[in-house]
Amino acid sequence: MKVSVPADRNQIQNPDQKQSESMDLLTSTQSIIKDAVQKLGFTDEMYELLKEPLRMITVRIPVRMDNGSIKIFTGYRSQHNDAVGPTKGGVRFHPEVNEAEVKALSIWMSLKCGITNLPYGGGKGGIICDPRKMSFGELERLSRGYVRAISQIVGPTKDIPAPDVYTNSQIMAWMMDEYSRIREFDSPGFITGKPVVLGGSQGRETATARGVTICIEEAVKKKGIKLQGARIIVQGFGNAGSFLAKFMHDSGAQVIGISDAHGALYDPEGLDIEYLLDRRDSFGTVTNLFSDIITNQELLEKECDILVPAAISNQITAQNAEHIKASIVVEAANGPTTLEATKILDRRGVLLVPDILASAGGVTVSYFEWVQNNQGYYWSEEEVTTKLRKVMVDSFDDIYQMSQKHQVDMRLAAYMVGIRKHAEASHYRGWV
Ligand SMILES: NC(=O)C1=CN([C@@H]2O[C@H](COP(=O)(O)OP(=O)(O)OC[C@H]3O[C@@H](n4cnc5c(N)ncnc54)[C@H](O)[C@@H]3O)[C@@H](O)[C@H]2O)C=CC1
Ligand SMILES: O=C(O)CCC(=O)C(=O)O
Repeated sequence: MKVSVPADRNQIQNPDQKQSESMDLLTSTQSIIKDAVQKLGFTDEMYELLKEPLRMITVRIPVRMDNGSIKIFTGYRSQHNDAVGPTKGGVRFHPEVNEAEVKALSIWMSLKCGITNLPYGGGKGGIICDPRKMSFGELERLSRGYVRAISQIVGPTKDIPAPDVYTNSQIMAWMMDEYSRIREFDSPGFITGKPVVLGGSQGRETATARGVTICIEEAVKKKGIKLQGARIIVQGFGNAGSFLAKFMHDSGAQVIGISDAHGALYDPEGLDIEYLLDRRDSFGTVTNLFSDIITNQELLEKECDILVPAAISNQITAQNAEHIKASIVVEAANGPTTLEATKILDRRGVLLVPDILASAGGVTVSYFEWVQNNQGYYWSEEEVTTKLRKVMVDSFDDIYQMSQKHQVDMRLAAYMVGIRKHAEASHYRGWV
């Protein structure tokens, strides 16, 4: 992991817009949940239960920095609904993490687990920090401190964390080690996305991108486009975006644009993906090596067949949705398209594969990892990929059919498919 990236290289673009829209993530999620619950015929009480997480903990984590000072970090863990089973979801390290965002992300995790029929509710965590400006030692102390702070409410049968933005298998390893020390027994099933030698699953590293790839394969069939030769733009070159660019390149599609927090690269003739993969750093930054870059916003509006936002939230908004040229948008990131932009894209006939479906490959293989940890028997990558494909294809079909049957956009259809299991389980438990 590289740790000493100069601050100005990684500045977040358009921070004002993101900050104000980020507060809307929860509100817009709640409004879609309301529609979905009503369309499924559940009561208003059910909406009241599901519109907010059951639990949200804020923790303060003291960390000794390398210069000897103590810095106090703020972290969160949100558990949306545990009627179906333990909650599950990643931990994000990012300077713009906030309470509303973590809550929304935990609700989306419930929806993803509902869509893919995993025995989990949704959870999510985050720490306000910039790991790009922290040393290896500081990151380890922060990761361990977070686990100590949340240890009472997490565990293999309670709430199982995983990687998300700017966290990786090394951070999962430190967290698993800390939890195992606290509990005084080895607990690989406490967390997923671990290194394979510590009980990680084959195929987890590439799972999110694989799931997105399967959704793209299904989406092009619906639109009558050939993947071979299709022009693809991918925003974000981290875990999700970089492996996706590779899979698309390997399938014969033409990756004509990629980006990271620093900027974007665009070449209508196709980019040298192998070279870019080789040169990207551990935070998914590569455009800093080039001088002829454009902005992320410019990239999103370039001519292409398939656009994949795979970075952060609120990227396709009412401001740019009319200018998106792609006929298919597949959301690898969580929350990249606002509610208003979703409506604009739908009106324009763009097929939008929503985040809670497209990015569900990660949690699906995390589930496989947890199952393998629980049984102590490990699967080959081929087995994992075959199982993942079935889950993703079935989930895509369920949502596509729901959208056709109810004449609603794919996002609302995905919410309907995703929320149903949690509503039914909450009802059977006698909560509502
Ligand atoms: N890693 C996983 O298993 C899953 C990730 N996701 C979602 O996918 C998205 C990307 O996550 P990862 O690839 O894991 O993160 P990552 O930390 O590996 O990579 C993040 C990428 O986004 C870029 N980025 C950061 N800020 C940006 C900005 N302001 N503008 C443009 N690009 C920016 C970074 O430079 C980097 O290329 C997130 O929304 C995450 O929640 C969703 C499901 C699972
Ligand atoms: O792998 C997991 O458990 C969760 C991944 C995640 O955080 C997400 O899908 O947003």
